[in-house]
Amino acid sequence: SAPIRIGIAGYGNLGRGVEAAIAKNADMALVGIYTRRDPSDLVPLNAGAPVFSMDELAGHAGDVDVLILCGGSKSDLPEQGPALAALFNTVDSFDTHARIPEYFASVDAPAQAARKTALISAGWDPGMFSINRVYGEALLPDGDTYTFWGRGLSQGHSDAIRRVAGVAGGVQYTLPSEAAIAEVRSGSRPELSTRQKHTRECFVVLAEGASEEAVRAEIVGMPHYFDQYDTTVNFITAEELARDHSAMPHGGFVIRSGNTTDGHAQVVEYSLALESNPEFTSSVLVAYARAVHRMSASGQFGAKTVFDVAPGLLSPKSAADLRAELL
Ligand SMILES: NC(=O)C1=CN([C@@H]2O[C@H](COP(=O)(O)OP(=O)(O)OC[C@H]3O[C@@H](n4cnc5c(N)ncnc54)[C@H](OP(=O)(O)O)[C@@H]3O)[C@@H](O)[C@H]2O)C=CC1
Ligand SMILES: N[C@@H](C[C@H]1CC(C(=O)O)=NO1)C(=O)O
Repeated sequence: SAPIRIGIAGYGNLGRGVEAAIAKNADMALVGIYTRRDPSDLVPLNAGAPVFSMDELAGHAGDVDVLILCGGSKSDLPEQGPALAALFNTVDSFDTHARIPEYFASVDAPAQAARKTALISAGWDPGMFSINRVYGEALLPDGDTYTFWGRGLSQGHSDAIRRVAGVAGGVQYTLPSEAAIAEVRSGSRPELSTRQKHTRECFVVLAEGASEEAVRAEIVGMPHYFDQYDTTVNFITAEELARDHSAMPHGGFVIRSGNTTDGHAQVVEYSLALESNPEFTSSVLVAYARAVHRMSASGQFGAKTVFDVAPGLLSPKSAADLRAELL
């Protein structure tokens, strides 16, 4: 059958990762990369990849089966998500957790009106970790769930600090509390606050003439991103950023620790060890683009989350082949 025609909206770490992931999926084809910058400024992974201005995107609505939105959650997707869901089937990785319900509503209305499918908040957290938290709670109702990330580079938090006035560049690492992990693994099912589980470490290049104190204050107090964590902000040069902070490893795990009877403790765990956070996230987005293409064809319109997607829809194999491989 004809390949699924994919568009990429926004060309950063995720956009590049989606370009790579499409090449790993024989049933997918890249129609175009769409950027708000001058297309000639972009150096795609594949020299021949078609790059267009975002202004040309609306005119390409008939050429794209699924548009993967690779903008930043802090300030790109809140505007791009609803606008593009009115024209395309979309997949995005929106990860401002506290704002997911309002974002869902803002995307659902245009998607329903246009009879399009818009999958929001795919990736690993939110995304694969969300699914595994739901599995754990459904399978072990008497239990506690814990999520730990890192040590690694959070793209959402790195994008968020890069949007702060006075920041010329930067990254954010998330560090889990080893003591908290040990307590969880002991099976004692501890009560842990957000602040007790992780700390956040930022490395920032200050823009010319900006104030370190002002930048630090805006980062550490940033609602939904940093205000609930102990956060450190280190100021470095652009050269140090490029030299020491170009890799984007990450990972973590979701653990459900519960009891099926008083005598039997049960533990479920899902873990990730990622050399490239963006490339893994992009691989998730591309698999969900396959599901969205099918869901749209079967008339499942409006905003969806990963909870609404049957796992078989992610696979390039037919339902019959998957049944044959159930074991
Ligand atoms: N759910 C999950 O598990 C995950 C979610 N995410 C989400 O993905 C989002 C995007 O992450 P990421 O790709 O790392 O963000 P980037 O900062 O790399 O890119 C964000 C946007 O910024 C623009 N941009 C990129 N590079 C440049 C540049 N050099 N100069 C000017 N503009 C640039 C691009 O838009 P344009 O091309 O239009 O200029 C791009 O779409 C994050 O905000 C996060 O919320 C990430 C990882 C996991
Ligand atoms: N959305 C995160 C993916 C994981 C990593 C994370 C964190 O380090 O706070 N939270 O969720 C990202 O942008 O990398």
